[in-house]
Amino acid sequence: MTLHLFEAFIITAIAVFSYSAYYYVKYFTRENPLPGPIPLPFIGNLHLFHGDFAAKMLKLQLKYGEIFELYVGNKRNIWLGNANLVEKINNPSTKSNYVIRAVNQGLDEMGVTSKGISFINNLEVWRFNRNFVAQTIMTTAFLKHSVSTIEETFHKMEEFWKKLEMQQKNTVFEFPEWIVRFSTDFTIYTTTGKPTFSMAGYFNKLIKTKDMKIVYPEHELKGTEEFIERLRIWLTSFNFFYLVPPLMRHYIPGVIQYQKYFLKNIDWIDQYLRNFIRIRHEEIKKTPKEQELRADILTLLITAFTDRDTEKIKYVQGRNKPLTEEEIRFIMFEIIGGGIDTSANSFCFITYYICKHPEVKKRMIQEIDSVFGEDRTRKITYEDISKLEYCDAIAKEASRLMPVVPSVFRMASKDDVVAGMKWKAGQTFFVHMHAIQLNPKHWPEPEKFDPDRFMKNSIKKNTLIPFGAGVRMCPGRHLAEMETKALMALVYRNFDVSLVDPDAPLQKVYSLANHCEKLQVYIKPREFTT
Ligand code: HEM
Repeated sequence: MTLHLFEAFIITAIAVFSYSAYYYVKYFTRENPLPGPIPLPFIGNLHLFHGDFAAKMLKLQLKYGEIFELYVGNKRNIWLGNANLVEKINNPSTKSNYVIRAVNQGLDEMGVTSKGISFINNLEVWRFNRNFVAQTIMTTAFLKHSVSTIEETFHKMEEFWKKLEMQQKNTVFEFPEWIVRFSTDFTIYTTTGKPTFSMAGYFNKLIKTKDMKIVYPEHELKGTEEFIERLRIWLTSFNFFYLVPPLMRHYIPGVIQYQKYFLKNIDWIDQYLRNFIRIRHEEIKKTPKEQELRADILTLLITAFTDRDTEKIKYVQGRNKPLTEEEIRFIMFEIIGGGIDTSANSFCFITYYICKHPEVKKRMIQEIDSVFGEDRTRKITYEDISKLEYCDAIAKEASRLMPVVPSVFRMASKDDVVAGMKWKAGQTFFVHMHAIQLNPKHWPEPEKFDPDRFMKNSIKKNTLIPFGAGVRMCPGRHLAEMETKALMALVYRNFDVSLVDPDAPLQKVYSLANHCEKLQVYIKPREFTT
């Protein structure tokens, strides 16, 4: 028995040694050797990925220069931190070699490469789904309509803020907690036409006076609260599936448990979305044909190619049968999942920079007041928002310094030349937006927060790309930009927001997106002289 064990040990040791020798021979003779941390056999550079992955990548880019390499298992990824290097990858032509993001077993197991939009590899399905989303959320009619939903959602939040400030003077508000709930209630309502109560649920937790608590169906409150939590777990699980090699996920105790937990989380989200679809299906069935249906995204998805389809959406690829429940669910998840955390975190980062720069804040408030005048209650319009040029510059500058999505990856579908080197089809490139946006070759004094950069000068191609670029550029960008500026106007028209600790650094973590971890503020109704 002992002998068998010893033999097994020797065989394993020889196998590991031979594989390692082979691994390093391949590594040291690779084509286009680039600077980067030396990888380890089996895991590549995985041991470097603990903590804030995005912050680490930014450090590596600074250390190794504008182009460096990093290994995930034995797969080499090339990171690009200069706008000129990403020209081909960001080519907007549909004939681009960089339409596919990644071929990755972990993402297959997560179920995102065959359905939906963001990570799908089936280009025909991607085109159909993306086109569907583009024809809804990117239209001016939709954006105009969303302005009033943003305003209604804001008024609810405003009421909660005022009540909390009344309960206790100088209340400390956990800003990210509020804004992610604002974004959740807004996005789910816009997508499904159903109100959710995540702001109300959070308010109920904070308000002490019993009869001031908001009465809503308890299961609804719990459902949305849990959904926010589950969505965050989903974002974290993405890195797990993408980065951790299948061997480890399937066979190493402890890691297997994580995988199971993450897969269960996906099931929970599926079930949550299924419920919305089921209920809306029933409602549509019960609505008489002559009665017009609500025009939320879910309704458009359910009624597409049915006799209830009243929208003039131009469908692609000769599609003529209704979408399946699974198709609807995945498109819905793209909008809800893609929209909530990104927009919320972006607004928190903007707030941080505004509060840190009183001169910027003052000028922004002057602009908001000049557009809305003395009447603080007048409804805001889409046209008002397009006049907020300085607010737009602030949002751009905040997203330059702290992009919510710091990098995106794409895979070459054909052999190609990038950065003056020949690469084989299948090579993965990371467009490192954060590094590009801090590159001193593109931006003088890159660390300085200066919205005026965008008031005076035109921006050089690919130097500011918080929504990505090229064929897979974010289809939610117009909605996100409009939501941001509308919220800036609504918040600062009515409130003075200031940091509890003006010296605190920006606290963020990374899980697929940069996430504002903590931002404590005072929110006081503005005092007006008139
Ligand atoms: C501040 C808010 C947002 C930021 C910073 C952001 C950023 C991004 C980025 C960087 C990409 C990848 C683009 C590329 O590969 O070049 C992306 C893709 C995407 N975003 Fe957004 N996004 C935001 C809001 C939204 C919203 C509100 C929605 C939906 C309503 C949305 C839906 C999507 C979808 C579906 C994709 C995948 C596109 C594809 O692969 O074809 N995003 N977003």
